Amino acid sequence: MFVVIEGIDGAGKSTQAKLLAKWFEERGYEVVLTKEPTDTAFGKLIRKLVLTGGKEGIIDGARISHEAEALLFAADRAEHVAKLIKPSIEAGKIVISDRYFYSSLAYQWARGLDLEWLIDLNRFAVRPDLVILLDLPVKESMKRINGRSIKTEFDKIAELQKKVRENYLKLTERFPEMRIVNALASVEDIHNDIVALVEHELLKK
Ligand SMILES: Nc1ncnc2c1ncn2[C@@H]1O[C@H](COP(=O)(O)OP(=O)(O)OP(=O)(O)O)[C@@H](O)[C@H]1O
Ligand SMILES: Cc1cn([C@H]2C[C@H](O)[C@@H](COP(=O)(O)O)O2)c(=O)[nH]c1=O
Repeated sequence: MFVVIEGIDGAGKSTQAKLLAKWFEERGYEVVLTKEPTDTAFGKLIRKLVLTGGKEGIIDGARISHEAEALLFAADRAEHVAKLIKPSIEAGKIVISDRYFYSSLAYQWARGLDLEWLIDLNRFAVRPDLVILLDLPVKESMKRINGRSIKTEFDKIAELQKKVRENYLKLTERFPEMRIVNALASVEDIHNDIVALVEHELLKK
């Protein structure tokens, strides 16, 4: 089974991914808990070029293009799918990913790129059984990430996060595997909502 957790920055993805992994492990499943950008060389390059907003992201005096950004995330994902996600699913493990290609659609679309191009670019990515969209108002997201040193250039741009949230909600009309969960609830209530959705999917297996 392949479960993805999505949402804007600070929505609670990592928190819920860890709780869901523990829930599966307590029931005897072997779990692969992963994330995008990954910790591989590709993910490290993305964090260096794209996410820190630092000088490394400046090539010929300008930030790398949004197209190059999208291609970098897709390259990281191609390796992630080929080397970890697909083999783990085929081995009967539970794969839980904190972010996946839906992040590329929501964020790079918000950066002005064409949605159909982004969908085509990520067509290689195996579709999950379930995508949990943790839906959070941007005002709350900003509160949760304000304490951080700037980690990514996307973090602190409320306008961008608003567009990303709208994009995620639009994507739920196109991708039936996406399920919206209210991220303003308590950690425990969100976890219980996610477990209910997972149990429903397990019944189909
Ligand atoms: N339901 C919740 N209510 C209040 N605070 C929460 C909730 N879930 C997580 N948090 C807090 O919000 C912050 C962000 O949580 P977390 O790192 O899980 O989010 P994230 O979506 O993975 O963030 P990012 O995408 O920026 O890495 C943390 O300080 C976490 O403790
Ligand atoms: C996979 C993916 C991610 N992003 C953006 C979204 C976030 O702002 C950062 C990752 O930060 P996190 O705290 O590690 O979640 O990268 C993106 O723009 N496109 C993508 O495909």
